[in-house]
Amino acid sequence: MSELLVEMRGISKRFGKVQALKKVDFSVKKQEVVGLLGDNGAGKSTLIKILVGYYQPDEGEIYFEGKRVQFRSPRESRDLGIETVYQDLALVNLMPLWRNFFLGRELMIKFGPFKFLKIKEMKTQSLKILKDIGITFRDPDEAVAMMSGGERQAIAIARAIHFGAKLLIMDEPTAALSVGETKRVLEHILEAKKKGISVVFITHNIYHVYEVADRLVILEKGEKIGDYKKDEVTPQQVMDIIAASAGVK
Ligand SMILES: Nc1ncnc2c1ncn2[C@@H]1O[C@H](COP(=O)(O)OP(=O)(O)OP(=O)(O)O)[C@@H](O)[C@H]1O
Repeated sequence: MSELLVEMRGISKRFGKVQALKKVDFSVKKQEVVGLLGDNGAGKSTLIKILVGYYQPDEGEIYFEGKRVQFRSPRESRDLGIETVYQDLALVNLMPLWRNFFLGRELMIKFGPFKFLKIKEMKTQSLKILKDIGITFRDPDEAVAMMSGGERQAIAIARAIHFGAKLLIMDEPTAALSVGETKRVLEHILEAKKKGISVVFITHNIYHVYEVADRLVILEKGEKIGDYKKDEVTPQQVMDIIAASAGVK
């Protein structure tokens, strides 16, 4: 449990006059679930976008599995096993479940110069893989637009697990979900952890992440103001820390 998967050291980033991050250290161990918390504008998204190569840091270094990395695009980080699930961008609404599952990684068969999609296989496999992480869909042709927010998150998580993600980053995954759906998404996160995956869970709401988190990191105005093992703090204490730092703005 103690081996580091990701280590970000002394990360700073400025956008014009806004110092979005100031010398932030952030790490994730193998098979660890880290809640990344903080108010609006705290710097959570910027930190993650730097980690995946969407932005370059002004200062600081990033290590992945002990090696220095400088990702120039999200594709490069994805190739090494860092998968981000955004609340809205995870899936293509008009496409059916199976297409979404294999999007960008379609199973193909070659006949001479031609390539064909292995549609039947993708349909069967997507249902089976989802079932393996505890979600039963009957129809692989169901359009994702018709699904609930929780089901969409589940598909995105199952896809990441299946394609060998080492780190799953979830940006406010439960913000728009009902209590029941939130609970199921949390179960899928624990399922991902059991399979050896590390998770960063970005949220405003400590109660959404507390149950599944091993560690809680709090950002405020671009600085890291807290880094706790779960058993060192209660949810109320985390809320108080965030509120207190917001109060001195
Ligand atoms: N592309 C950008 N250009 C200019 N300023 C930016 C940009 N991205 C972020 N910022 C600024 O950097 C600061 C940190 O923003 P960031 O989105 O990382 O915060 P956050 O903690 O993710 O907030 P939220 O929870 O509201 O998404 C904010 O002041 C924001 O306005």
